[in-house]
Amino acid sequence: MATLPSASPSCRAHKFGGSSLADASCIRHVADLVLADDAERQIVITSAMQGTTDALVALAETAACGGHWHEPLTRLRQRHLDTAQALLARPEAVLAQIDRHCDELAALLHAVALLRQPGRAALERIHGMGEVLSTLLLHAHLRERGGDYALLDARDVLVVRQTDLGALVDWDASARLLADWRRAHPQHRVNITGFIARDPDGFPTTLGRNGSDYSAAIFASLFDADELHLWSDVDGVLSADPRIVPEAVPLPALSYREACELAYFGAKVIHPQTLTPAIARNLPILMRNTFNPAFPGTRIDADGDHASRGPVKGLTLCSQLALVCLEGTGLIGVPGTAERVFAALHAARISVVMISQGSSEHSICCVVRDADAQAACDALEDAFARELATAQVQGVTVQTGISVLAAVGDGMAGTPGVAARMFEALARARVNIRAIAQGASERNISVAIDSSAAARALRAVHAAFWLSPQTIALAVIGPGKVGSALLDQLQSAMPRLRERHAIDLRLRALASRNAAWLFEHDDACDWRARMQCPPSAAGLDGLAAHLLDAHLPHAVIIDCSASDSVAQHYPAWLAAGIHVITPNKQAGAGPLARYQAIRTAQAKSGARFRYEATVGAGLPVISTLRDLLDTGDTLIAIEGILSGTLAWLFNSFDGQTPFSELVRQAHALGYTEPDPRDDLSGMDVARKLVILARECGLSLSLQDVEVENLVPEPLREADRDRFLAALDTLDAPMQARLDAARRQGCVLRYVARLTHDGQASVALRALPADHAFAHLRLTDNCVSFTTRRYCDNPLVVQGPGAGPEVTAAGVFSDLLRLAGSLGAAL
Ligand SMILES: NC(=O)C1=CN([C@@H]2O[C@H](COP(=O)(O)OP(=O)(O)OC[C@H]3O[C@@H](n4cnc5c(N)ncnc54)[C@H](O)[C@@H]3O)[C@@H](O)[C@H]2O)C=CC1
Ligand SMILES: N[C@@H](CC=O)C(=O)O
Repeated sequence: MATLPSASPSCRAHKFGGSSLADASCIRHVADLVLADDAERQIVITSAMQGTTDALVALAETAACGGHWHEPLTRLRQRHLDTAQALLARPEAVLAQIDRHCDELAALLHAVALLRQPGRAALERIHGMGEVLSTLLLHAHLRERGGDYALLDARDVLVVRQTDLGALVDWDASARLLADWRRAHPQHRVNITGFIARDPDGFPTTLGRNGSDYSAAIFASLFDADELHLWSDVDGVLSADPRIVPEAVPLPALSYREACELAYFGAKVIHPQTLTPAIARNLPILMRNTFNPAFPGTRIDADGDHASRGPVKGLTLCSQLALVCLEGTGLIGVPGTAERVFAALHAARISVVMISQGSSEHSICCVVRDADAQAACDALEDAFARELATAQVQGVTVQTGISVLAAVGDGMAGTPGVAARMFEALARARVNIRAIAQGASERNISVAIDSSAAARALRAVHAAFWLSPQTIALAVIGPGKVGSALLDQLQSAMPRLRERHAIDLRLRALASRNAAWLFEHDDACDWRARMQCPPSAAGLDGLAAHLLDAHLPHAVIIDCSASDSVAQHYPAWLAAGIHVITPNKQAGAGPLARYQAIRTAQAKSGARFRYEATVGAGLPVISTLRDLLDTGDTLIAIEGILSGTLAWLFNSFDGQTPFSELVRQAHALGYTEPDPRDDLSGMDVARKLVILARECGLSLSLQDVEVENLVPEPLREADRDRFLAALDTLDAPMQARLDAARRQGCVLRYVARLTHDGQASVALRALPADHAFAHLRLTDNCVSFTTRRYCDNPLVVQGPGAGPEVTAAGVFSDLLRLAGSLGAAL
């Protein structure tokens, strides 16, 4: 057995759940674990074999409504007989006992079938038979392996009284009966049936559903154990439901209070009742995995884990709830309203999950189970009938399809900003909060939200508290030169981003001009292989819907096309909360109305639009300008070399190699736009100037820019292939421009200029050989900002301004900045 958390305590209690006792080999494994435990004394409490209690409940229901219970009972009997045969070397005595118990069960079911209205005592006797059988099997097996174990039927000693609050233990009576039993059974090791007990009159009863943990805590207390180990098939308590958050992590330690908060909402962590006897005796509980005993699991004690990373330990999500709201001007300042609300709900036997009331007292709302929603509404309408009739109360409303998400942790108490972080994460994940509750203990913040957003909300908040990485659903449009380079960069960076920065990028879709691919399994990014699969019929709208469907908290579309038709979708995507990142200049420099629609959609939804690579590729041109303006500087002028292609062409053009040949090379190197005329016409540079002008708040459009077009007139409207075939018609005019410049001791550079009053021009200019723009290299862009602060000596951003790799890196930086703003650890 793996090392146990404390060295040889004098008494250790173990409780095994049904999954640990599913069949003979599981029971053998359980025996290995307890026989290897070196505690001086030991008690072992067992649940029924997996599925047995459900089967017994179904048997009783079937018998009560006159159905066929014989066959299912035979199956249940046979399962236990087969397990005994497989488990024991000498099974005869146990087989006989199983038969005896199953005969008793048959007699009880027969009586239930006759009476049709079974009494509670008969039902509880039937429901508790699973523990009797499983404990018998484990006990016999342990004895065969030499363990000196006594067998205790909990119904002989454990006395409980059924109350509204569940089964309450009569500790004195139980301790007396146990002391009598122990005189006859002096062994240091005891097998005990979980879940079952007796009532004060000596009739069999149970501790309620999932009551075996409770009986384990009770017996640990009665036997004065030092530790209670609760064994199941999971690695202790997880930070969230792993079916929704696969990245949920096991928690090493919890305080009793945290465990109570997490236990609530049926997180299947631990039944809250279990904690009552443990808290009373300061008994540590260890939640462990029978099938992974080397893993330490979760320790629950008075201290919890002081050294834990953050204020929030875990999250719970409870669904199938409804929000019931009573609203009325007549409620304001009237004492007793809350009392009447809860008295009415109590009378209707409705449990209230969450309560919220604003300080105006104008409305009071509470969350109840979905199934109770109508009854709750009726009860409140009855209770406030008079006020409704006189319009002092305006109405009782019910909203079904509600979930409650709760963040839990001792560290939340007294820590400012926890609620802010939770609400911010929800806002970023586009989740609307319907109601909020936090008690004065500050250990639990609960929010009621629409169930349709519940999974996204849980993931977003889980990531926001560093319990798991920030998960981002990605779609890349345009896997051309820049898009491919970006996808390769993403693919190789993903593991590092996950491990070092807790960013989990999920490639969910790809689209090229004619096809789209939507992915379901999104944890890897082998995008080339994925594009070999048949494409989907979805268009760009389908692609966006697929991203939003993923229940991942954040969705990003990266548009690496040069297409205006793709840019037309941006306002709708941003309005839907999808972040957009692009090197495509069509949106930034397109029609002003669309640009404004993008800004409006962005402002409304909070989604981000990032486009740093549209100007200067990977250079920080736009962010530099933004920083200048945001810190209060005023623009006087921008002058620059804004085209990597034109920079490279005029840096390389010395008259030796024809200009057309250089254009072909620039195209092959990936510097040009998909159609190199966009560069040669000056339009690409003009677009960049418009983007910069709009960044400064100027309402500039392309037609406002004075543009010198280098493409000869006849080729401007030709199709792209004809243009490329006729490129050498550029050679003579460009050679003439070069010769003329040289005669004046100048060099040729394509220069963009913008002044604060919106004068904008782009043109090929002859500049003196000592001009700063004359000394650039390769594709270098150079942007010079003259501002009120930088007026004598402008601020200059310079460096490579074209090429797939650097552009992709610029886009990638935008993505990382976005992830940072979403809360990733960058
Ligand atoms: N190459 C560079 O150095 C830089 C490029 N950019 C911008 O990056 C973008 C991409 O440039 P490249 O990769 O060089 O071009 P590319 O022609 O190699 O790739 C464009 C991709 O977009 C796809 N596409 C075109 N129309 C589409 C549509 N309607 N729907 C879906 N996909 C569509 C094409 O199939 C292709 O895969 C352009 O907007 C360009 O202005 C920005 C800065 C520098
Ligand atoms: N073709 C463009 C690419 C970057 O926007 C350029 O050459 O600058």
